Amino acid sequence: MIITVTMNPAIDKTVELEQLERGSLNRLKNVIMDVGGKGINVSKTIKELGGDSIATGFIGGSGGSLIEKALREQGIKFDFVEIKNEIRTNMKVLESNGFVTELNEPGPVVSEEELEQLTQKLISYANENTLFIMAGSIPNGVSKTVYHDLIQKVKAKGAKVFLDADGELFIHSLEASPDYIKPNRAELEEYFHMDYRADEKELVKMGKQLIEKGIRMAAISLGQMGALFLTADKVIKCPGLKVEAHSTVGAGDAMVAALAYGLDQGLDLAECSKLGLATSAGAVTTKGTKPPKRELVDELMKKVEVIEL
Ligand SMILES: Nc1ncnc2c1ncn2[C@@H]1O[C@H](COP(=O)(O)OP(=O)(O)O)[C@@H](O)[C@H]1O
Ligand SMILES: O=P(O)(O)OC[C@H]1O[C@](O)(COP(=O)(O)O)[C@@H](O)[C@@H]1O
Repeated sequence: MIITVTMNPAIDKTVELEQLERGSLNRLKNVIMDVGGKGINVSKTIKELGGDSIATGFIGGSGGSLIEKALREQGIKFDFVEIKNEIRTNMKVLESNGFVTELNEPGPVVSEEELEQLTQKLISYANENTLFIMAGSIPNGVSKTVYHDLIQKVKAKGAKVFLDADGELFIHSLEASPDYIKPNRAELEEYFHMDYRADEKELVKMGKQLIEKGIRMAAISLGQMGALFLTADKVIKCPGLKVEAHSTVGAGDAMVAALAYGLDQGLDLAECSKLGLATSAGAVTTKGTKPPKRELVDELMKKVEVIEL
């Protein structure tokens, strides 16, 4: 069973306008609302691919009720810890030239008791057949070592963990050896303190260094350039697909979802890579943070090139 963990869920508000003028009145052309946060997006995409997951994490206030309503309507199972405070709204500003400016709120304050409730919930789900997706930022009042601590606890019960986090969260979590990771180029370069754009050889070298830390599979996503997928004995490159882009927000989550679904189904690295690339490219064609339809993913999969390096 796949369990997604969203510690900092959000209502994603995508606003469209011609061009953003800083310091002026901007009138919007269109507004789209989606329920989001990384783990929740992963659950939405897994459902669209034909799989099942349980969405967990924190939920609170009227935004929380909206998320539960949307998940119920989409037939996605959920089991959140209800917190006292209201969850956040994240603004995605989409300009007609394709520029996306993301304004993500920090999130509510979560108490120690609420965190303990979530910890116990995750431990109760953990066994050899569980794959946890721990994804996204964490709310206020929670330590940056939280994923590290949770990974250790659920791995002790035989579960596997797919981690998608950045900055300090990523650094601490790696010390607990998550099984699967999906850093994007910027996250990887930041982790390795690179102050210039790494070339393919350097990206592969950095990916291999992460694998040596005990990670089973590392996907390095490169935006429109595609992605690299590494295990201890294979490196695969999939060049990006040319698609009509509407919003790149949610593309990373779509890749995580497809990889997790593929791994859970026992697909090999090449098949997982193909599914990951097609699903993420499909996500770019949808408005807001909606997942792509399975039929589109199947069409795109025919176009994915798998190159062994
Ligand atoms: N403009 C684009 N055109 C085609 N595919 C894209 C585009 N942007 C992202 N993707 C796909 O989505 C994946 C994840 O995007 P990326 O921007 O690297 O991740 P994140 O959203 O986590 O920063 C990429 O590896 C690629 O397959
Ligand atoms: O928890 P964070 O890091 O603020 O990210 C949350 C945001 O990321 C998203 O999940 C999209 O992420 P990706 O573009 O990386 O797929 C949004 O839906 C959400 O607003």
